[in-house]
Amino acid sequence: MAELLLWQWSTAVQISSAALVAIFFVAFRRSTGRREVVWWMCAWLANGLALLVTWMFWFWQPQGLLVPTLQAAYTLCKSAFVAAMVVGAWVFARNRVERPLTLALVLPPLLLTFLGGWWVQSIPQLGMLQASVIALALSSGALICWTAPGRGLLWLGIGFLLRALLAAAEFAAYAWSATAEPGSLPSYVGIFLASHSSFDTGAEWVIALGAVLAVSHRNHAELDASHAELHQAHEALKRVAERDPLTGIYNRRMLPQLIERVRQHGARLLFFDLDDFKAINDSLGHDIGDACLRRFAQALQSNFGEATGVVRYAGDEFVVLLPDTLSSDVASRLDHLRDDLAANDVGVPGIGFSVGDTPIEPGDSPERALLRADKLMYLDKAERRRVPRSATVSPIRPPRVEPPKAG
Ligand SMILES: Nc1nc2c(ncn2[C@@H]2O[C@H](COP(=O)(O)OP(=O)(O)OP(=O)(O)O)[C@@H](O)[C@H]2O)c(=O)[nH]1
Repeated sequence: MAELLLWQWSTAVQISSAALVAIFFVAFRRSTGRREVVWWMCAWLANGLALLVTWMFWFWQPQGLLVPTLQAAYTLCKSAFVAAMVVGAWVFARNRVERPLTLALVLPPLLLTFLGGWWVQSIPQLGMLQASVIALALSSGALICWTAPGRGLLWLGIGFLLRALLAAAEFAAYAWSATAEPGSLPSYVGIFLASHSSFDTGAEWVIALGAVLAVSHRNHAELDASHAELHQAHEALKRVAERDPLTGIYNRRMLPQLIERVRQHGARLLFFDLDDFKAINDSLGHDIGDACLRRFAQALQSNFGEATGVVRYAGDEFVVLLPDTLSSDVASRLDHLRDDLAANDVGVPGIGFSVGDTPIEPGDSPERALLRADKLMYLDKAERRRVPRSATVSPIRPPRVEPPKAG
């Protein structure tokens, strides 16, 4: 009598727990919107259905043909539960659905357990059939989880293994009770059989927890990946917005921001324009013209390396913003720059330039400072025009073309 009460109590625990988990999974599927969760949602609905059949056994006390019908329905639902749990883990681990293979794996065992449920003659036989299906299916489920890449399915695998071990113990207990002489079955076996549903409930909660953790792990991984992608896209966009594609230095759009940055502590603005650049383009071609622009930008960067900004303003015009702390030796830096650029470089002719140098006054607008520096640059250019170019810069000559090597 006490055993019957225990059996009814633990089965009631499992029924209410399975119903709650089934409701939870329906809500979980809706809130996450993940397709992979559909298998687990169906699994818990099937589990709920299996336990509903148990209720019918209690209240209905079926007779005749209804007995094998309900037995077969129970084994079918219970096997559908473990099959859907395992297939869900498999689909989740591989991140895709291989439908024909899934059906080939699931349908034959379902059919067999349905027929087996129809055929068995006693509760111990029914228990052995069901326990063996659960133990086999869930231990292979645990293997699937633990061999999946990453550790996202670790807890689901633990839940599967716990439930599989319980099923193996239930199989042994049912086998013992089926073969034991009347009255010789140890009482703890009877108590275990009466209460195993409560243990099953605990293991099933671990399975449910494992499924939730798997989804949350995957959501995190996907969020991280999309965050990294966004960060890369943001960096690329920032580069396009801030940098000049030919030389890699800041473009004109950044100038107001850079001026704003340096002017609080006082700074100078140097406006550069290449001399006779059009002639380089016209005589040597635009590729060499481009190489000259790159060479000039590099020379500015290496000569004014500490400067807050080296900017390509337009065509062959460049701006350097130099904090006051570094501007004491502007003249010697400019001389050094001229020396650097005067000689031919590999395939690139010597480059001359004019420059306007002006302090950025407090309260100066960027436009006013630029205008002043531009005017000073033109004065410098006019001055330099009076000096023959060949006196300061190597004559423009086409780059030397190496003869092809023999062989
Ligand atoms: N190769 C190349 N040429 C460019 C680029 N942007 C502008 N230019 C050329 O740069 C030249 C600028 O010429 P200007 O500044 O008008 O004249 P300049 O020959 O330098 O003469 P001065 O400034 O008076 O010394 C034009 O021929 C433009 O076509 C570019 O990205 N690449």
